[in-house]
Amino acid sequence: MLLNNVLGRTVAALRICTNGTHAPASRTTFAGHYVQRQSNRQYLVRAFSSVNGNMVKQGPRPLVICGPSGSGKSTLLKKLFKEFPDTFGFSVSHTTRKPRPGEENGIHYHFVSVEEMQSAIEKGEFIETAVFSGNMYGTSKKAVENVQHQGKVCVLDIEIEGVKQIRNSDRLNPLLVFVNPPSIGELERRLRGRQTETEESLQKRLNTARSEIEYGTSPGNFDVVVQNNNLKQAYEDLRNFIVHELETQQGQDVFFVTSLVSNYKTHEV
Ligand SMILES: Nc1ncnc2c1ncn2[C@@H]1O[C@H](COP(=O)(O)OP(=O)(O)OP(=O)(O)O)[C@@H](O)[C@H]1O
Ligand SMILES: Nc1nc2c(ncn2[C@@H]2O[C@H](COP(=O)(O)O)[C@@H](O)[C@H]2O)c(=O)[nH]1
Repeated sequence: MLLNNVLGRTVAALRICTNGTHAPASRTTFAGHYVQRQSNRQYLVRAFSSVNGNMVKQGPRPLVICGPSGSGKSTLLKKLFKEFPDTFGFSVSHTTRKPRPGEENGIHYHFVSVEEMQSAIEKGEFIETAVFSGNMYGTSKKAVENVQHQGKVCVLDIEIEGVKQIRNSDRLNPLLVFVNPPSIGELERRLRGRQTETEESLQKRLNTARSEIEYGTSPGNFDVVVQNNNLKQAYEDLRNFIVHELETQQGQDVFFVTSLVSNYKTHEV
């Protein structure tokens, strides 16, 4: 049912030519479009429109995922990337913290020195930056562009101060997801269980968690709060929210990603 609806709307919205270009079937509001054929079933659309005389990209809205350290953001995102590898791309942040065992430079983070980070900030390379648990973190413009140039939905895993900076700017216009832990006690149990933090780092993260939860669960600050008590349920809630939002954007012809459809077929039919 869902598959048919989605495909039906795609066919109506786009006429895709075999040489990789296309003409919009019914919409003329975009100054230019192009379609990239990625595989037999997957087409990614990037559209550009003119707003106030400037060319701005009308791509899929990025997804920002936020929540206290240990609330389960990375765990949920891992599942999302596994299920939809062609649809979502991770914005690789910069950080001055040391890599954990298994973390790779350029994949999990760009691990840099404080001097390198400060120099990049001065050069205006970041969309947002924050200090968290004694370390610097930041989303570079390049990190987001790298994902967007692949035609994927850009996913940012960032803390609250970064979210506030993005909210206060007209950059990105992301969907905002807050991952809420069951309780501070359970958060501590999960963080300790992860065995990545020193006692000092753990205490800093727990101290910050209370205010993060207060902000994150206050009405209007996020588009959705995903309650991560049970991982399976939390992932289903996150996935449902995202799929609904992408379908809504697709309905508005902001963009379209058929790889979601492919994945639905694989996973749900
Ligand atoms: N619903 C859950 N039930 C039990 N354990 C969970 C659940 N969700 C995540 N965890 C575990 O909690 C720990 C913290 O999760 P995760 O690393 O995903 O948190 P995070 O929000 O990404 O933290 P950080 O911001 O520090 O990167 C991990 O060991 C993970 O396996
Ligand atoms: N404001 C930003 N916050 C970021 C960024 N990258 C990660 N983070 C957040 O930092 C904490 C700690 O992460 P950890 O990997 O050290 O456990 C966590 O809340 C992340 O969401 C960023 O670029 N900007």
